[in-house]
Amino acid sequence: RRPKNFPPGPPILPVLGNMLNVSLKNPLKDFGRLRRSYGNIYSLFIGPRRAVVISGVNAIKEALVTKANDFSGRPQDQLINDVNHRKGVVLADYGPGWREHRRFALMTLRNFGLGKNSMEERIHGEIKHIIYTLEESIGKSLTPQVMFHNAASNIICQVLFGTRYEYDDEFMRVIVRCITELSKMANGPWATLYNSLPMIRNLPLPFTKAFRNAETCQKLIRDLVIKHKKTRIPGEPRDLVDCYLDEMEKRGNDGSSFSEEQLVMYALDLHFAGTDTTSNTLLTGFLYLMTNPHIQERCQWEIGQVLGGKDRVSFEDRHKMPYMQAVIHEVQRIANTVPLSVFHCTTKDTELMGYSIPKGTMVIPNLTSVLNEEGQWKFPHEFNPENFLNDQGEFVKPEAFMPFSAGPRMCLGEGLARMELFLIMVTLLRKFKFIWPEDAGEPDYTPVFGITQTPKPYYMKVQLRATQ
Ligand code: HEM
Repeated sequence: RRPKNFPPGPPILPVLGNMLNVSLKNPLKDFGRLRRSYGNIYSLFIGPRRAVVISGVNAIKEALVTKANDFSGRPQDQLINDVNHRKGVVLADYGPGWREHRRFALMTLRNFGLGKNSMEERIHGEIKHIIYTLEESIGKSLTPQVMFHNAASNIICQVLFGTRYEYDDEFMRVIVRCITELSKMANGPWATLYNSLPMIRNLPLPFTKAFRNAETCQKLIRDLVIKHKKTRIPGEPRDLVDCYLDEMEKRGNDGSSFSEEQLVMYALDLHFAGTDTTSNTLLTGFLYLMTNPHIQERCQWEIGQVLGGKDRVSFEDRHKMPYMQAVIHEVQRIANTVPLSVFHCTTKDTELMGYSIPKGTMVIPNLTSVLNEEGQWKFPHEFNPENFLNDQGEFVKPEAFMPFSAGPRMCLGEGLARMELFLIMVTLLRKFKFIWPEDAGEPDYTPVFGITQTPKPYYMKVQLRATQ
């Protein structure tokens, strides 16, 4: 039964709750339909578990920014928490362990951006490998999925471990396979059963594979940490793992949350959070640029005007490229790479938009509902850079641009992601023309739902541009 003054929602069935009201494979359509019936805050029962879905920029900001202290925790009783031993940062509950690790990641990312081998340098280094791959495919069709995934993974691997990997490298192959299977499992039907029925957790059911996969990844990272410990020079960190080991020494036994076991999950978390997100956004970008050649040509014209004979683009150049900026932001809006997030209410009954939310309620901000919200965008349902341009052709960012979420748990890799998207897209558009192959049929823009959404696999053709 719904508690007093709980948000409204569809009728609840015994045991199942509202599990028949939403497709577990892709709940986004059902979430949109329920919003039209019940408003910006409505409730659902996932089995016996209370959940509240929040839609629209105002309600989401109220929850994630104004009431951040109440709604920044993560549920701790899910399959994925048992798999990661409640360590890392992405799924850590709101508390000192999460805060210390978040701060440390932000600080380390900032320091690497400023150092001699700066982040920009690393990204340009990786772009060279993308260019080799594209040059080998000139005149042929290629599937860019692996290439972009690899590039994003390598950029974050350089920050974490000070190294990049070839795609067929055993280490990378195993990690990518385990993480892909884990994230599929984490929002699939077996996880829902594990989360709602504690009595089945010790049975030999398919979710046991999630534990095996996690153990495999953890072992690989543990070995890397051991290697780092053997070769590091204290006080002269090469990467985030070295910085973390320095920090552990500095802290000694101060009772802080820093430990080697934490480091293993933390590195896996940052790799996971920084790979699929960026690569799926890039994939969406090139899909839309190929199928909208007039937009691609206008980007290329602006890039030519601003860069002239300069040998390569720098992140600072973005301020002189309003159209390119608008296109990249529009790509992020339409890609909607992280469609939903999940929190839980950590304090006792909290008031939200006139409703009462009891402690322990799962809170699901529907980021999709903001990125295509009517009234917030000039063209909410189509790919159109005008969404980010004013009448003078200047770049503007509407309040509802929230692909990185909002509040204390918003994406901590936003700065890195924005730099990657800009440098990669500008460099590639300057050098190549991207063409939707004639025999590829009509493009299908419907994304595949997941923790991160991805476009359906597609082929691209590349040509060297005449000016190169
Ligand atoms: C276009 C690329 C990216 C997008 C769209 C994106 C989006 C997001 C979103 C929406 C969240 C919040 C999830 C929530 O509220 O539950 C998030 C969290 C996070 N992101 Fe990103 N992200 C991107 C790239 C990156 C990169 C490159 C990194 C690498 C450092 C990263 C690291 C993280 C981490 C660690 C969190 C968890 C923060 C916390 O819980 O305190 N992200 N991201």
